[in-house]
Amino acid sequence: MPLLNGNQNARKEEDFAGKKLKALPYELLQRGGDAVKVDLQKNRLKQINGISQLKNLTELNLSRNELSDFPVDITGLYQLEKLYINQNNIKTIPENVFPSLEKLRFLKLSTNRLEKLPQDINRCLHLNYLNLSNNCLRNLDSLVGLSHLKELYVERNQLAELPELLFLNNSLTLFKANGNPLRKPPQEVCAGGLRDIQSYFAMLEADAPDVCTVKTMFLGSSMAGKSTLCRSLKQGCPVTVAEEDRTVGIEISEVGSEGVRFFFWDFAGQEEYYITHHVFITAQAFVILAINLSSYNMDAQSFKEKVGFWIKNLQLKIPDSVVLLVGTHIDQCTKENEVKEKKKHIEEQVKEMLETHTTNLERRMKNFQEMEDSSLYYDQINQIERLTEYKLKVVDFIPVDCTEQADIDKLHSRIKHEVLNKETFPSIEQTLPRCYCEVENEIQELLKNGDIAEHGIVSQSSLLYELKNRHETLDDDKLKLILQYLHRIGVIMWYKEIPELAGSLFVKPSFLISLFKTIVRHDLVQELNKISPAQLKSENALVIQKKRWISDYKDRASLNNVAIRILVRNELQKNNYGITDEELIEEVVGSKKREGSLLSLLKHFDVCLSTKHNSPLNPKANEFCPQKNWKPSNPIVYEPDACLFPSYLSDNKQVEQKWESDNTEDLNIHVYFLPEIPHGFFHRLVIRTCSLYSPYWIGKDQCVLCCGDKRFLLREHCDEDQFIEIRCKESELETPGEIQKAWGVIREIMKRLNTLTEQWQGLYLTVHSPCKSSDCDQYFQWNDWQEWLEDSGTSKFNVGLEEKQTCPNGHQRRTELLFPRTPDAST
Ligand SMILES: Nc1nc2c(ncn2[C@@H]2O[C@H](COP(=O)(O)OP(=O)(O)OP(=O)(O)O)[C@@H](O)[C@H]2O)c(=O)[nH]1
Repeated sequence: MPLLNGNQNARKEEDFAGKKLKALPYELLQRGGDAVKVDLQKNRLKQINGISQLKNLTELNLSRNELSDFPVDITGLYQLEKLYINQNNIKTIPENVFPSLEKLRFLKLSTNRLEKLPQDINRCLHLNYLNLSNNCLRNLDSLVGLSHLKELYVERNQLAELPELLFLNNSLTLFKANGNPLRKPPQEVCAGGLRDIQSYFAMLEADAPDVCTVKTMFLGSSMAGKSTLCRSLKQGCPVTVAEEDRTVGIEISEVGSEGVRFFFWDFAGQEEYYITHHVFITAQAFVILAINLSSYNMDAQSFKEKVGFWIKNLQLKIPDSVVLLVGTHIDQCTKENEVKEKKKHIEEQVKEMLETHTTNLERRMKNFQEMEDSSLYYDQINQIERLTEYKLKVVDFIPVDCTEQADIDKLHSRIKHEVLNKETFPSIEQTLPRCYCEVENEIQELLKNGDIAEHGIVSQSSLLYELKNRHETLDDDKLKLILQYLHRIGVIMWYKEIPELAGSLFVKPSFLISLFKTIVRHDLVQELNKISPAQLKSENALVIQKKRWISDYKDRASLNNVAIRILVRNELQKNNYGITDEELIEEVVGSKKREGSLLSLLKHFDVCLSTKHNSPLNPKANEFCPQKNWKPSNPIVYEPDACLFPSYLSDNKQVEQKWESDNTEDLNIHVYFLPEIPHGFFHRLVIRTCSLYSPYWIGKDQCVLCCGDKRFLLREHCDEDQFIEIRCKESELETPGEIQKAWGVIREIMKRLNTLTEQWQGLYLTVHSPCKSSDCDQYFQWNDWQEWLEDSGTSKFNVGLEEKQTCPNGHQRRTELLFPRTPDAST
């Protein structure tokens, strides 16, 4: 589809964007000193000879071209204030370019191949915006001295250290450095933003020690031997784990070994728990994937369940993770060569899986590159290219008998060897101010001495008070920054962004996780059955209600809030915690009027949503109106009394009833996922969307939600091509205004989809609108849907002014039935 300019009328500049140019056009050069702004983006320029004739140029856009050398002709543009030269292939910039660009304020150099910056870039004294993201930079020293720099982006480079002097510069207001192997300051400090970095450097002593910390995650299916491995490595000798002592949820423990601190995270293998795993599976970790070799059959199904599923998840979530395969139970593999053959089978399958992943990405990229108007797909090509650069590393396969000391020792030294390999883990050593470690130790002391209760829930104010008493030099602000750092490395949990939880810290994360497991578990029906009459009475509930809770849970995956309160209260009062503090119990479990912290957390992590069952369509419900402030439906009006866990649903009956049937004229877009839709993604999207729109009906892989009297459908397709479909019933859209509003709702859904996607680094999306003529399998590709989501009314979309669109088979439809119109085009 051609790229159209959505609001050309407002532009006075020379617009040569997207014209497949290989050289500067004669008509542009003729303009000489008259040209002030020139837009040459999305062309095929390899050089720009003659540009210096445009002496009065103040703004030049050369992004998305094919420049591999920095065009030195630019040095003649003395009036230049804004330069976009991002998304090219530039490897180096020579010295003496920047000193002549005295007026340059804005420089976008992102997505190039720069390994080094010229020393004299700091002579560009008026520079206040600099974007260097997506390059290969290892050093930023030459930026020191840019005294007007306000915004600096250096995401996804090869930076290990940031220059301290850069942060003494008070002009900086925005700094982003995600995706670098940083050790000084560590990434978890940078994630907090500029203030955290400045404080970090202010506290850093000249002789601050390096600390080595590794999060080690034990993953694998149920009964693979994860807990056995984890506990045996921790104790240094074989430990047997009784079957009834299975991991429920996640267990965390800390192990120190010759200068390296390991945090072992043992994830339960049963499917019920996967929905909480995503919260704790984080980047920069070492993954031990346990595979029970004795129950491994050398077939596709067995590989998929025990190995493939986990590798795929990691590829999507942390595509550059480091994985060690550990085959357990070899003592039970009694056939000759059994271990050898199974090991070979798994290794071959893994190799094939990784290769197929790369080939698929490359094929998709080639498709775009070979398209006639490939420059329109620059973003797509770039994003896929970025994905191909991620390499999930499977370092080895080690068969072990977990009951043998020699095997545990062998595994231990292999892990250590791998972790200390600088190439595999470039940022394992981190430089930290002493007080960071001291505060962490002091929290452990407070727990040990009983100054913090055993469950580890402590109010922010009392923790700060205790820490300040021990650390006179640290004020509240500094302490909070350190606590946030400890939260990011997983040592404590502090969900500052959830209003109900901001005042409490969980300094014993395993306690919090054990609370999760009271609700998210494989044997929940048994647990509900065990609720005693006395427990029912304490909540003024009747035995008949208990029966309904069980049937609601089984049939509709919704768990009554009263039942949740009883289960969690029971867990808290059990011997291992023995909590009798009513105030604390209420804080965790909530009351009829107030939601407890546990539910807030489960919702925050998209595990469940508040529910209200069987509501009719409600034309008076809050309706989304574009251009107006969007107010979500007020939960109080709907009095939710239960929590719905969409991932436990097994059919779509209700949804199908409410939606009735598809109509080819429905507004309909398809969001394609490459390589595939991550496990649990659809339900999390549904949770995020339905908490905004009421009423809704949710099924296994479909969901209907209503905005006013209009129905919208979300449907997951997990066949060969995996996509999520978003539809709005055509019969409910009578006027152009209603169509516009429907796109507004779709935009809200897509925004949620897009932000959710950010949690999976290895994902790539494309959006299509299928042709509406029956029997036509063509579609309209939508390239700049992301710009539409971010749009504040000014950017240009490829779906602007044309009244009609024509599919490759010649079918025509009005544009607004296929894509949203740009705001100014519809008025
Ligand atoms: N004989 C033998 N038994 C093992 C070996 N590894 C683990 N086991 C036993 O296998 C059973 C399951 O091991 P776990 O460590 O609980 O398995 P898991 O992967 O943590 O299981 P979930 O908690 O369900 O996710 C336990 O009874 C272990 O003692 C091994 O190498 N040989």
